[in-house]
Amino acid sequence: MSNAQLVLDQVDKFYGPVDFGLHAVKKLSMQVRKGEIIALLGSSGCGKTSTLRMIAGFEAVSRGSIALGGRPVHMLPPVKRNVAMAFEGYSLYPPLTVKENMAFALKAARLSQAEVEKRVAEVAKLLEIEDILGRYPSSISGGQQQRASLGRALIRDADLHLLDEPMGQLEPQLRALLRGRIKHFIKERGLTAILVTHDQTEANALADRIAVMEGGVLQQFDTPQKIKERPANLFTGTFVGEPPMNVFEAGVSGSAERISFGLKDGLRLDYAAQDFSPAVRDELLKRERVMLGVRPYSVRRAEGGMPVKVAVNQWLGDQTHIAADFAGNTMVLVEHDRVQLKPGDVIGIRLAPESLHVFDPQNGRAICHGEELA
Ligand SMILES: Nc1ncnc2c1ncn2[C@@H]1O[C@H](COP(=O)(O)OP(=O)(O)OP(=O)(O)O)[C@@H](O)[C@H]1O
Repeated sequence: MSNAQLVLDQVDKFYGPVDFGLHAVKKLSMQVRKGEIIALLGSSGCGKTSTLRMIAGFEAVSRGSIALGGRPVHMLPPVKRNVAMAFEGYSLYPPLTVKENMAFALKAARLSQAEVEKRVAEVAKLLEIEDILGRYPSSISGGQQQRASLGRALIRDADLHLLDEPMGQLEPQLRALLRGRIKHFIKERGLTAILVTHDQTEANALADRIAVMEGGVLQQFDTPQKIKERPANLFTGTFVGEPPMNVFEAGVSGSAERISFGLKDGLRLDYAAQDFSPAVRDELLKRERVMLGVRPYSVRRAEGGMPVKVAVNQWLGDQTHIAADFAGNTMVLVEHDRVQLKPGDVIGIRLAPESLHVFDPQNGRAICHGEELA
């Protein structure tokens, strides 16, 4: 028996005939605990919205099952699922004011007038929409409609809150402010929430765990920290993290004392064998070729390091991004200070063994992260 609040078991979504139509979500299994905030993160078309709509009941599940609070819900219509939603296209009721829209579900649940007033005031303050409570949806901006719709979802008691790009139309300052407040609101009430987003910063800031999807397949379901430090595969490694992880193909060779990675242009990364655990060493030496990944903020400049030629040096106001030609590709480094370098300058870099992520070139799966096996 699972004590999870939400269980997706081998869920498939086909648009069109099962097994022949467009396979948008593939054998998706995941469990969400009560009180957790989950972000579904992935590029456009990866199946995030289809997943959310199946949980909400707006799309039929082609195969598999969904259980919420211990009861199977995938055959139930949306109104029977006790799910609160803020969806694009799931718009506010036009004949009702913003306040009436927010209060609607509370009144239906027969909450007292005093309680309704209290909750509306609280959520309106949280989302900075107190001044438009008396307005109708057609007379407010897209960003205000989005906040009103988010308010209508957050105000409700429900077994699950589903938020589809809930802040997509808001400007960055407001987004950043609301992110913190919404997280606090959800956590304080112990709500369970799933949020769909393209935005890594939003996923990292809001979510306890992130489900990374690509091509309809769940790539990794883990805490933001684990996803960053221990990406399960090349996709997650390069998709999550800004700027993206540097990746290079390498040949592996070694002995009892040394491990070497041969890169393009005759470059060689040479390490003492004891820089890696025996298990990692064994795993690496079994292979001829690997993909090496290193995060831009883990690349160190070092005198006497491997020489690379600077191609671009950009100061972004709070950090420097340096792009350098390396092994037939580009190596990006991040430094926190402003760096005086110009294109053509040669610098030395060092890739510490603990900063290396090694992946299988065939299936993309992680082999090891630094000293530890994946
Ligand atoms: N109603 C539909 N009929 C047919 N195909 C659809 C339908 N809705 C989505 N798809 C397809 O299913 C796949 C997954 O779409 P989905 O909307 O779930 O992705 P997404 O990750 O939410 O993308 P986005 O971030 O762009 O909204 C895409 O190839 C999309 O074109």
